[in-house]
Amino acid sequence: MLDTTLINQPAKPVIVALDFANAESTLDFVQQLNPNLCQLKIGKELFTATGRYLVEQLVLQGYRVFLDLKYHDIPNTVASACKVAADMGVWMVDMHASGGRRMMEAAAEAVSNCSQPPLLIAVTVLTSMTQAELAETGLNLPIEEVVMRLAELTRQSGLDGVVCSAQEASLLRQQLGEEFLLVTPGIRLHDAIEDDQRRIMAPKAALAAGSSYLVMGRPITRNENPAEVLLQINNGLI
Ligand SMILES: O=C(O)c1cc(=O)[nH]c(=O)n1[C@@H]1O[C@H](COP(=O)(O)O)[C@@H](O)[C@H]1O
Repeated sequence: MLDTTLINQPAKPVIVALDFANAESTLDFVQQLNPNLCQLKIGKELFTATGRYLVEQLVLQGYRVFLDLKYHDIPNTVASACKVAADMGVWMVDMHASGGRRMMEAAAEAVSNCSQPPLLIAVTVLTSMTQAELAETGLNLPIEEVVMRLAELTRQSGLDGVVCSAQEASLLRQQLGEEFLLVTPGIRLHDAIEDDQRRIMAPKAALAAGSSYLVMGRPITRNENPAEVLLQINNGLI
């Protein structure tokens, strides 16, 4: 049953990455949360396992859902996929900015006539990548410069924001203004536990640097008390 009291609440800073293998463990975990604490993200692993069923379940529970499938394909394919995502009632959808201007413009155009268009954002440079790894792909510019170029292209193409590291947030906030969304994964409560992330930052510092939303998976899902961590972030304590 759709909980209509929650729909108009302002979004909270954290988007919890539900990187679980199946619907059962996800729904067990989500029972500890509520839509006033956070938004939720469904990514490649969980979507591959559960498809639209779980997206629709969580939307019905009143959650804003970020469908993180990082589309990267020809314009027509990405535009059509974004339209299907919009029909599922998701709040946010992403693609790779390196798919280029025509791909992003087609996506923006495809959702523009939806009754509730999702926010469209584009990934700049993955937060797991280092300068050396970027160079191995043939991009020999400083990471900040690549992120900045892709973010500017994203804005020009009519999208709502980008995914970047919080380490680039203050530069992007200065250059791209207050309205442009900066969605930042690679958030860590302790520097010592970076896992596979490389460009990391703590929640409070990331928000101070200009992040609009913090994407957090393991620091929340592996915590003994996820709701308490979210409350502390919401209250600006950590
Ligand atoms: O698009 C994303 O959400 C994303 C982009 C990026 O550059 N880095 C990144 O970590 N993510 C996602 O953010 C989440 C981070 O999870 P944790 O490292 O466990 O906090 C994962 O679900 C990633 O797929």
